[in-house]
Amino acid sequence: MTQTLYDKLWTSHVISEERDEHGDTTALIYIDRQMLHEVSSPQSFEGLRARGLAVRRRQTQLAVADHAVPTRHRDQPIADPLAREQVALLERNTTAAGVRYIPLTDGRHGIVHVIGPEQGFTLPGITLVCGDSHTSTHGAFGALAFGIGASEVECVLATQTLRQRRARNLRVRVSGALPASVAAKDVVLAIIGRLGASGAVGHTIEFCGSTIEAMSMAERMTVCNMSIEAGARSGLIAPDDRTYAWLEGRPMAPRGAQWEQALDHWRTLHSDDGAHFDRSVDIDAATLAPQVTWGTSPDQVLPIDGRVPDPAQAGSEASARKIARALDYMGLRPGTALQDVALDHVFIGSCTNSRIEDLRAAAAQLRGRRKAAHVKAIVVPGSAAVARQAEGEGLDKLFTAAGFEWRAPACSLCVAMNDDRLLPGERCASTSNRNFEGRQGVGARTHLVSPATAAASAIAGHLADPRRLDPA
Ligand SMILES: CC(C)[C@H](C(=O)O)[C@@H](O)C(=O)O
Ligand code: SF4
Repeated sequence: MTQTLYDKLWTSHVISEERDEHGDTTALIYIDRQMLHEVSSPQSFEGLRARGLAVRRRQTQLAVADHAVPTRHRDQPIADPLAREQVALLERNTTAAGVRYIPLTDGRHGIVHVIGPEQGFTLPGITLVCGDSHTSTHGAFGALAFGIGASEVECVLATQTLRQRRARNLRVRVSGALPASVAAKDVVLAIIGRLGASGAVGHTIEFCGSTIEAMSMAERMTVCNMSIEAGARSGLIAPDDRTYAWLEGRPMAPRGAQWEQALDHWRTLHSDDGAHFDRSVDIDAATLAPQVTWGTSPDQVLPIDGRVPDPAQAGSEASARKIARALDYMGLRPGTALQDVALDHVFIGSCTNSRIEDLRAAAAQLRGRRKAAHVKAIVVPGSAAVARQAEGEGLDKLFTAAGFEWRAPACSLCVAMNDDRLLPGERCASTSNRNFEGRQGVGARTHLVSPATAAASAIAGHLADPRRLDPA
């Protein structure tokens, strides 16, 4: 029987399965690995203690604090008492449970979804969970990876299993060469625009096609990262030689004979010819332009040369109301050219776009230029390893010469759970993944863009097309 990649990952982890009266399949599945962070794990450890349970397989867990972590003064204790306690609690909980914890001062520290792959903790063919919706990122390696809730985190700690409903298969095939200055972020924003924010609910997306195959691992992670913004809990890309080359020699990746054995298995991880997909979407890469969101949901997105939509021209009353509400929050008038929208902030960072390739793409726009005087711009590398690499390449100097602040790794302005946040009404071009109301601070306005578009916009002082900047 032919199988999709998702089918293979699912069936190889099923312990027991049952079908309900609607024909849906629910199974108890085995979870190979779990990542933990300070926001979604306190309740789970508390639950374990209340039940008198121990962690079942400690070596399959990896913990790091990232959300509440400040991006400045990292040589000092965290000033905010709440954040300090959140981080300290994760350290206490993991130490007491005997779970690996990466401290803030460790050279391997960083955003959970950046360091998992970096350390080779993320591997093809495994099930990987975390109490965090952007766990879909790890699907870029051909892992079945998805976000779970705090009670499920507790269940995995105690039992190494989860009860899950089997998803349907959605294939998103992107084909052809990408035009210049069109990035993986633009590809995934365009896909979300096409599918809608809940278009992929109940599905696992497999991204495939020549455009995806040509992408670096960093680009593939950007794409899978945002699967959840189309409503899919997991996004997948079949592993290939690029995946294996990227993983080989990583600290937690298998070695020697085990590596060879793993490779043999990993090479079977692809959708078979003729495998059944419940839905398919095809996208021609040549038609894509740099994208920017104008609203308060990631599917409210348009090419950068577009104009703010007019509710009066919406297809339905419900859609008109939705657009009007988003425009009201965003402080935008219908018909305004997106490139006339002035900015207060630019944020380059988050688990979507904070890897070395992202920083290089932003830096390429900045070389020899300076940000607009009224714009405050920060760069937050995704991990200490990314920061070291960037500093080795002189990118930190390039960013600071362009007027950006070079910060220490954390989630930062992606979610404003640390002390980086915008003021009400302030507007930001951001390389993160969510533009929800209040995401970057109460009343703050977020436009999601690629690193190149963010850098071009910092220079221009308004949303700008990275294709327009002449090379310096
Ligand atoms: C805080 C955490 C649970 C949350 C998530 O689930 O994704 C955050 O990482 C986010 O990006 O919104
Ligand atoms: S960087 Fe943003 S999206 Fe990623 S885990 Fe942190 S808060 Fe969530």
